[in-house]
Amino acid sequence: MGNSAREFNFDGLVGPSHNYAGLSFGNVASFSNVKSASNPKQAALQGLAKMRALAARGFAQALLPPQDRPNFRLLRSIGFTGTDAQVLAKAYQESPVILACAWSASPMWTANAATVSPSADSADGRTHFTAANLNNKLHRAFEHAQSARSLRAIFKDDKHFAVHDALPATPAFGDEGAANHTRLCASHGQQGVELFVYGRVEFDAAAAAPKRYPARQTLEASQAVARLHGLNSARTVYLQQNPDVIDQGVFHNDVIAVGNGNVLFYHEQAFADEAGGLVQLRRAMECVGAELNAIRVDTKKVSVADAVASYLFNSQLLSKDDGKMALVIPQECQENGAVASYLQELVASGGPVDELIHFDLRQSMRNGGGPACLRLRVALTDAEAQAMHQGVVMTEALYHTLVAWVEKHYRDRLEPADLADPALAIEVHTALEELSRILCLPGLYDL
Ligand SMILES: NCCC[C@H](NC(=O)CCC(=O)O)C(=O)O
Repeated sequence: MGNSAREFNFDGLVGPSHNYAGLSFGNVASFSNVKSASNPKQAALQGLAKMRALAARGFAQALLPPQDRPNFRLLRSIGFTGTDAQVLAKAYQESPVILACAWSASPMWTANAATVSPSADSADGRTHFTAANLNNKLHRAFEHAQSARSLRAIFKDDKHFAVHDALPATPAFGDEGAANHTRLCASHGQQGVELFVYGRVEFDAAAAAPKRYPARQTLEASQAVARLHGLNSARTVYLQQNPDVIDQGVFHNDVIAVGNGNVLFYHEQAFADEAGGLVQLRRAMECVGAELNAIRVDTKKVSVADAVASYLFNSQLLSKDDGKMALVIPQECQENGAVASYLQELVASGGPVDELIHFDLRQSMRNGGGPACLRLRVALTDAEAQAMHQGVVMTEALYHTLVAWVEKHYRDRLEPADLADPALAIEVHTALEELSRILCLPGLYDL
């Protein structure tokens, strides 16, 4: 396999209906900001500012488009009838929460769009994607159709890429995509170890599981994705997430651990069996000629509550040209005393992480989505990077075009009652039609 590869980060462009509906039981931020007013314009601009800054630093940066909302098909399938305006009015009257599901801009968190295995890891030498079914939450369970469609539009060339449909949408196969998947390697172009972290096991009644909040990812789903991608079992590791931290608001593994290169940055309480997990990871890493560098954060330095509040681990760990790594963090990390002092210690330690890059992502954070939630990692060789659609690659020019597009089409305030406004649906359609032209993806949406 070619060794020269770069990791592209595909950030989700925040859609025009970004709002706070409290739809994610088990996600503390989503629950605590329910029904507060959102600012979709600011949310999109915050996300674009992150993409632009990282692209300007030389990191490979692209985007995934927002999805069409509201989902009228969902609303009609559950008995709301009439014109679009009547459907919205009836849904608002009878079930405002289901109406909010139909409007959710949750596809912005592209770490949940799919699981990705680079060509160096797969049996057929192609990059594999499996759209995540996200079946634990109604508002996310219908994302996968457009996610697969968008990925196929961008990664069309089947000589290089394979995009798989989501797993069967049933609790046994609960799949949340790359948020529960990390790849460890010596360098992005070489064979790596794929680490899948699951929350529960469907067909083992004796397996531990959280008691208060749902475990969204099953072992069975992770294994199915590994099979679809043709991964080698010696280089694939499955670890159980600690059920106690799920019960403290760690609804995805990327809220408590992040990996890049040979580094695994994780909280002491992240895994059900930390020591056993590290043994498995080190053994698998030997198969790819790499040595694991585990950076463990102790509870006495950063509690699980601080990790959840600050999103310290929902950071992007990015390789720099000088061999060091930068940690991309939300500004909440600077505002949390324990986390801020831990981070000073980390960059001064002489270890692999020597730089912090922070962003204001407050709009997304209020729904429980930090820097890592907002991006899907796709390691690509030069040939693969050339074979993908180029219109989604972030450039200074695209940034400015998209800022103007956001300024033109997005509202700066959305409240629950606005979701009954038929004008908003027309605004979203108009915006997305224009976006598909900007990105040169004419068949992107089924509008
Ligand atoms: N990876 C971060 C995902 C955050 C996402 N939040 C939400 O869907 C909140 C939506 C709302 O409450 O309006 C989730 O929990 O899956």
